[in-house]
Amino acid sequence: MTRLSVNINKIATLRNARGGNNPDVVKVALDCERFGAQGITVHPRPDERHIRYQDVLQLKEVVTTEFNIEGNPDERFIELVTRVRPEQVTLVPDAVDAITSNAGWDTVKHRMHLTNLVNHFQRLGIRVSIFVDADDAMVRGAKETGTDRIELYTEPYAAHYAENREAAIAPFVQAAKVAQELGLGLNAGHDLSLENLRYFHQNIPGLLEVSIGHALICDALYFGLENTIQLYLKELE
Ligand SMILES: CC(=O)[C@@H](O)[C@H](O)COP(=O)(O)O
Ligand SMILES: NCC(=O)COP(=O)(O)O
Repeated sequence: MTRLSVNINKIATLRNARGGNNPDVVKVALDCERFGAQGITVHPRPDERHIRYQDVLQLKEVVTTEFNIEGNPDERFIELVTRVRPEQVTLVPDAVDAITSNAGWDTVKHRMHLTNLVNHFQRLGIRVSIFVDADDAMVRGAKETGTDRIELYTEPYAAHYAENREAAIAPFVQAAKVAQELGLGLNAGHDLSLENLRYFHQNIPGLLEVSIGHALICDALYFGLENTIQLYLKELE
């Protein structure tokens, strides 16, 4: 079974545009769960342009499905995750000025750093996932860190889906097979959408979780949040 974790960053972006509490990210998280989402993902960034560190503390009190905190493991992020103890932390190598995540880790170059982080979070009982490109060497490098899972960075798949979906998915199938051989759990995310999700799900062996934000929240403008979550869940059947 592949779980759907809804990334609610974009709800916070909308809220922050006016400075009040509309929409209320805590209420939206609870509604996502009520509408069938099997997890809630947040990706706090140092400038707090969408999800704020305070939101993460409040969400922890109410989220009853899997809570997944993604982000660049700088000092403040490590402190936050250590305090909140979500079910899963996803380590993402974001540049400080990145508009959004745009690459996976070089797990060979950063092996020691990642290994220390994995040990730290696992000791607290937090499942660790490492964000990687669909590249055999990076998947193998991730295994060396002791991580529980990897999250495949799916933007290249999404970007090339329309022109040639077989070619677009090929490196992801290969990376998923390597992860399976190595006994690594497999998540995926970035730019997954109603257009490209079903094909990804049908072709990727052992896909445990997808985290989806941008496209899902955009679709909710047209279909409503409840219908949209149902539509995404149908793609994962
Ligand atoms: C790791 C990943 O692919 C997503 O979490 C994405 O980076 C969301 O972050 P933004 O909402 O800031 O784009
Ligand atoms: N890990 C990916 C994620 O949480 C959402 O990415 P996107 O759907 O906003 O591109």
